[in-house]
Amino acid sequence: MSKRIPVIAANWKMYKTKDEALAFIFAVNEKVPARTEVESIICAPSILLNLLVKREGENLRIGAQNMHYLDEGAYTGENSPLQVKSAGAEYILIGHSERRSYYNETDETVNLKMVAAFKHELTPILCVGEVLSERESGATKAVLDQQLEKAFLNISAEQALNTIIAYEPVWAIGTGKTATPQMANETIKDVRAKVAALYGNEVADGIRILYGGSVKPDNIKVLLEESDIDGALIGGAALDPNNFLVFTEAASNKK
Ligand SMILES: O=C[C@H](O)COP(=O)(O)O
Repeated sequence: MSKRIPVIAANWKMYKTKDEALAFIFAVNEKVPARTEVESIICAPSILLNLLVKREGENLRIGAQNMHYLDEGAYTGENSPLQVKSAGAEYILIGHSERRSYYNETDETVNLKMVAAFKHELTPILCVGEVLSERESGATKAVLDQQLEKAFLNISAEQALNTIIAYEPVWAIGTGKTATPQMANETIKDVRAKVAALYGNEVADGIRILYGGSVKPDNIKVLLEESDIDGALIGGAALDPNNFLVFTEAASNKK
């Protein structure tokens, strides 16, 4: 199996002012592990992207949380992939469950955004996950398979390998309910198997798949001990720079 570089991605959601963002970045810039050991990413509100890109240290990476799939147009309040790219962001969250549930993001728009991301050389962090009723009715695998099939339409094997997938059970986001490490690992193995079915074993072995949903400093290590969990996408707990450093340090120790 190929060695996969772990990823820690903070999703700031709609938190932090300019001053708070600067204080965070100055607190972590010099302390995050080398980029060859861990990919340490902050997905920030669009209005803060340029500010952060100008101050990111060499081991920190900046991503956006959403974008339109068109290059430009009369879409008040939206940001285009061109704008995200020209702000200096390298990553783009696509299909986060909050976008799917509050802003009518569909599997189809997720796919259009995947295609747009690669067109503009942005690395997608593709979010997939099931809601509680789907987990309880045993539909998790079918739900994830469908999300993955549709997201990867018209995406080449090389592009798929350069995608980061975040498996986030919706019932675990911001609720304090974490999937057990074993449950998360088993589901991520299913996600990897679906990638293998779509693109073959080489892509499935190389693609990074993260867990997200109530990750905290006290559960990151056990999650990362699991074979198929390559890192984490973290909301609330990663707003604190000290926590962010705990997460990146834990990832740098992943075997
Ligand atoms: O993008 C991050 C996820 O929504 C997880 O958020 P959380 O760590 O606050 O549960």
